[in-house]
Amino acid sequence: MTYKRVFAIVLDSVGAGPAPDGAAFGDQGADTLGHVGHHFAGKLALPNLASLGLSNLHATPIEGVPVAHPAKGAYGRMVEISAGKDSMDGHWEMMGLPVERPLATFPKGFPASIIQQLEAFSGRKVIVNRPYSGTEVIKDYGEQQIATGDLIVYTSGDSVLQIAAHEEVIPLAELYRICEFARTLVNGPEYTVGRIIARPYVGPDKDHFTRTANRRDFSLEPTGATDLDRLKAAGLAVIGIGKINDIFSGHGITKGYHNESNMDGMDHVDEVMQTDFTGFCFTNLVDFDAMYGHRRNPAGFGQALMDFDRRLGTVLANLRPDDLLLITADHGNDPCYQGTDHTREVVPLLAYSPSMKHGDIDLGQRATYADLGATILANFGVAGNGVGTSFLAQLTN
Ligand SMILES: O=P(O)(O)O[C@H]1O[C@H](CO)[C@@H](O)[C@H]1O
Ligand SMILES: [Mn+2]
Ligand SMILES: [Mn+2]
Repeated sequence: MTYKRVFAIVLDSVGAGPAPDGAAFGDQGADTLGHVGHHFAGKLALPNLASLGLSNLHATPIEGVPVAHPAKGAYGRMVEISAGKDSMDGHWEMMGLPVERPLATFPKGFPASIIQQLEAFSGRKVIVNRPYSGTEVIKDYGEQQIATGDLIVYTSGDSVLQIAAHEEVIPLAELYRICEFARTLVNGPEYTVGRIIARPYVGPDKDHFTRTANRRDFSLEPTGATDLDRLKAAGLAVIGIGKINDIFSGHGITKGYHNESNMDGMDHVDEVMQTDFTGFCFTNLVDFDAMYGHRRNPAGFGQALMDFDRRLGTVLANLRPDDLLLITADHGNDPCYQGTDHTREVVPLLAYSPSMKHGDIDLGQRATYADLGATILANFGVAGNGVGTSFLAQLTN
């Protein structure tokens, strides 16, 4: 075992530029980091990410983020091979389970059979039932929901069935129950949907509705073993922070933390770093995606990156010589791109341990996100399923 503790932080939706198959997804030219940097015109201050090699891994330097000579860490990019570009595809692939067949999407809304069953179970009428932005849908239909108690069901370009519910109209426990029921309707074979997402919100009227941190994701059960299961079976600690637990339906996780926000997530990382364990801590920071990427808000996106970078400083200072830190993303969500959906991109890969003597290691463009899990398994001497190639040997220089 080279590293006793491995920490991976997924910056949800922080893509690093066009993917080789981006055009097939209608995402030609999408580049989350590049375009956020451009939006800030030199004022995107990410000193810690820069020192690890963030601009080194990008095709051209990100504006405001100097290329490190030498980079403190190892840097590269990862290409997604999964059929979709949602969080579930990305995270499962990182853990050795690429999603091979596209999951169902519903550009015209969910079929009547599903809607009827949802209405029968909940005793509520379903409204909207089409692709919509989650913040717009509550603005446009929230007041109607307050008046009628109807269920707001919507989707996106991803394989998701989302239910928005005012917390005082449809109590959380009821919303979660309805989502759990919805989950049972779309586990295949006819319709296989990646995630049911509970989207609670509060507020008096359409100009003041805000979504709460009580969002819950009800993912498809992993369709096979993941690297998390393998690590857990080998007796290692597997700690999930943020929506990791939801994305893997709790499989392969020994302890989970729910995040209220990115900063709350980093509090959890700091807390876990103070504990002694042997194993893997897997963190997802979702604000980049939910608050800024889907909202096409590059200013907010860049600010969230700078806020993360500050907290990364503390993490770097607290790392022990036998710790490994990995930073990556699950897909893109270019806030300067058309639409409001995720964007198919390559994702950043940064790796750092205080035990690296020279750093400045170019890991190149990895053929699949599964290289991440393969590396973690190799570190702990746990056998994988052959998907993904470990870069562990390249880290020690
Ligand atoms: O518009 P909101 O509700 O944030 O939803 C977005 O969040 C989902 C999960 O990332 C995406 O599929 C997209 O629909
Ligand atoms: Mn995501
Ligand atoms: Mn998203």
